[in-house]
Amino acid sequence: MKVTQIYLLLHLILTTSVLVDTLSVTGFMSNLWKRLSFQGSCDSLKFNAEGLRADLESKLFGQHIASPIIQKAVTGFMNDDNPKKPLVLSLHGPTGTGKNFVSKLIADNIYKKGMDSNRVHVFVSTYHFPHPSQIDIYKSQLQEWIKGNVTKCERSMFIFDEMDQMHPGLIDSIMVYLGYYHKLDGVSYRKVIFLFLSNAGSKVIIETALKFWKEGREREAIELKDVEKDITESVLNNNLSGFWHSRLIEKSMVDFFVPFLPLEYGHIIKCVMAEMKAKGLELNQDVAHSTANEFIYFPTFERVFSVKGCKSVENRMKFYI
Ligand SMILES: Nc1ncnc2c1ncn2[C@@H]1O[C@H](COP(=O)(O)OP(=O)(O)OP(=O)(O)O)[C@@H](O)[C@H]1O
Repeated sequence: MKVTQIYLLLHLILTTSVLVDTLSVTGFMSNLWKRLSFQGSCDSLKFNAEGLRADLESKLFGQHIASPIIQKAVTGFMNDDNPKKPLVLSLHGPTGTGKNFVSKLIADNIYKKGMDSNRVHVFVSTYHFPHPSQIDIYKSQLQEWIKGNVTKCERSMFIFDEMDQMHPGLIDSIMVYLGYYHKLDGVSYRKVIFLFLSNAGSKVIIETALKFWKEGREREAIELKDVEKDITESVLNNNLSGFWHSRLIEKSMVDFFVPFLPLEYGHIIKCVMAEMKAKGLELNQDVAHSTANEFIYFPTFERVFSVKGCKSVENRMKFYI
């Protein structure tokens, strides 16, 4: 069967909602139909500004630039009953530095059910490689998905993970919802939060962190202005990035580009301790050090920054408990 035929067949099946629950392999589209068909009311909101501040301060390690930006941006937005545009945050940084984790902290402090709320929607770009002949179908499905969910619950949150891998056509189809429109086709998107997560710009962020370290300067001396311009430039100049082709950045639809710095040995220790606490285990510094030592760091000799941040702490820790 040709690829085009497979796509057409998939589309046909997907429009038959009876079969939707069996189609986990087609993630987004089945999710789309499930989401659009959820019955009943929107899950409750419980915005907790103090909770968000405390979580960012105590649970997110090593992100002194990201933490206050996210706290102020989300708090200001949630306390505004009449925002002029949706809140659009683009989180950038190397793997395992807390971009998904922070999305969870935001959801936990806005929605009673956190990430399980029917107001929270996740789109993982790498799961969706539309065939060129199907791009228009995907675009309208994506738009329907956003529109349907926002029509049901206006205080919704959309998380687009691996944004740098997203098809530029799909990015453009989201763009329309990010601007200063009062209403589009009868629907207001002004109370929606869009989070874009990506590794785009990581090189610049890592180079800056390395530069400060080599110069013997404190990590905390790195400021947003040291990386912000370079992040947007590197994202725009990267041929492989979906951002590059889209007009998302040019049109200033993104409210904040939020850098996530590479994590150091001390942060990995904190991640292990947090994991022990979450599992109800007795806190054990020896286990934390043994686990942190297992990680790969760069530069190779000095071992300053963890290559994978705090990723797989949980699995590695198991060897020592
Ligand atoms: N800065 C951090 N503070 C506390 N915990 C962290 C931090 N970074 C990562 N973690 C821990 O590591 C896990 C993996 O991190 P996370 O999924 O947030 O990485 P990411 O930045 O989204 O990576 P990727 O770019 O690969 O998607 C988190 O669930 C969390 O437990």
